Amino acid sequence: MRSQNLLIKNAHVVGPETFNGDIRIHQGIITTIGQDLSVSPDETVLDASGQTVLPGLVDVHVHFRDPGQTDKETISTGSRAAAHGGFTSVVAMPNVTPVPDNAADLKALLTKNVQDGVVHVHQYAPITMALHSNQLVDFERFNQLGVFGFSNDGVGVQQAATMKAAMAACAAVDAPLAAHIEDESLRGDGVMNAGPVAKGLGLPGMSNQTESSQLARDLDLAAATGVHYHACHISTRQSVALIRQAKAAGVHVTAEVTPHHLLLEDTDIIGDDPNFKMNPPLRSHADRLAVIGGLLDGTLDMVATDHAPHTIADKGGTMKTAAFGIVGLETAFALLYSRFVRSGRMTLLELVDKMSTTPATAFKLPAGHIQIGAPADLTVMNLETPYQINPNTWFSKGVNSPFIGETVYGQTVATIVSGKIVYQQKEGR
Ligand SMILES: NC(=O)N[C@@H](CC(=O)O)C(=O)O
Ligand SMILES: [Zn+2]
Ligand SMILES: [Zn+2]
Repeated sequence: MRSQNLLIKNAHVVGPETFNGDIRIHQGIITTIGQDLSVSPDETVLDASGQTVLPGLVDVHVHFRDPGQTDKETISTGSRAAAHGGFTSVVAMPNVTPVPDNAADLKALLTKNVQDGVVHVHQYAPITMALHSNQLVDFERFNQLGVFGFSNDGVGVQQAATMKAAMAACAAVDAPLAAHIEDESLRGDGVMNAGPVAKGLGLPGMSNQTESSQLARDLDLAAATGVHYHACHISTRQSVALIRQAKAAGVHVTAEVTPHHLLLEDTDIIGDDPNFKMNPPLRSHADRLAVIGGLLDGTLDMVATDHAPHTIADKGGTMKTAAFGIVGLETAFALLYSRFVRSGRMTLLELVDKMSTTPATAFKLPAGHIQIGAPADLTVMNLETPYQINPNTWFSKGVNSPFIGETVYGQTVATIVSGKIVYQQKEGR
């Protein structure tokens, strides 16, 4: 669809560029920023009085289940959920069925992301065939097809030799490698964080070293290969320390943390509720404080949701039997704005940096700024009206969230992608 000519009136903008004024958008690009701009006849006017305008949020880690498990999510529903959450760019993981480990499947997926996505849907290609094998994909070919980077998310790369070769191949084509970090020999059959809470519930645990020991290996290999290594969903204090050390040593490493690892601990798991089951698991209080500290001091660069929708059937049952993962696109900004910004732990500008500007910069996406000449990807937020998190208002097919019913601030009024309004708030949402 053709993008509209838009005039956003009375915008209060918070981001790397902070100003009050009007924003003119022509053909998907911000063309003018000024005071009291007059409306041209071909322009749609969006009055942002009383609201806050942010650069569109960027989430570098989502699962859209398309193709293969479209009863959980589709590119269409997932990208609408993204728009509803204020996101204008997302990056989808390749743990779909079939795994797009050949050029034909990958091309089809890349085409579908553009056709069905209402926001920019970028795509990770797998690192190895079928995710579980040690046979590397065709990095050069896939990179030429326009993938965002490479990741086996859902599965850790178990063999060091495979990881080292994958990193060298990524470095050769200047593509990032995003790692799901998990040593399967240490994980065993764990379903939550190892520790007193797991013991009390009688559930098998996963230790912190399941993550941190493989991370230590990866950081060493990253230093040797020079790859841009991106650490997915960091959850432990040991991992934060390792990344801090690697950054100080000049390793090209970036890292993400999820809203749930910032906000919840294993002590929040009071019964056998699979909405608290995800991988990596909710960790201890000390770990949560460490990931918050890591985000605040820049060791962890960005927030990513790891939006992982499942059917009610797959998420039902018990902690032992249910699937790992929770949805996040439609709650991430509101939760972090409410719990961190309103409580005074960080500024709104810092949150925008962690959810838009830094992920864009780290991965060279043309996003994260509201300035003349930039793509018109932005979101208009109501930061003043409290509401309850209610899955009936969501576009995602997944309702698997431990945050349902919580009262939050930060409601998306409109999301604009390439100058087109792709979400606009209506009664009841
Ligand atoms: N995070 C999860 O618990 N689940 C993810 C896989 C992953 O991110 O590792 C999924 O695909 O459901
Ligand atoms: Zn993962
Ligand atoms: Zn994931």
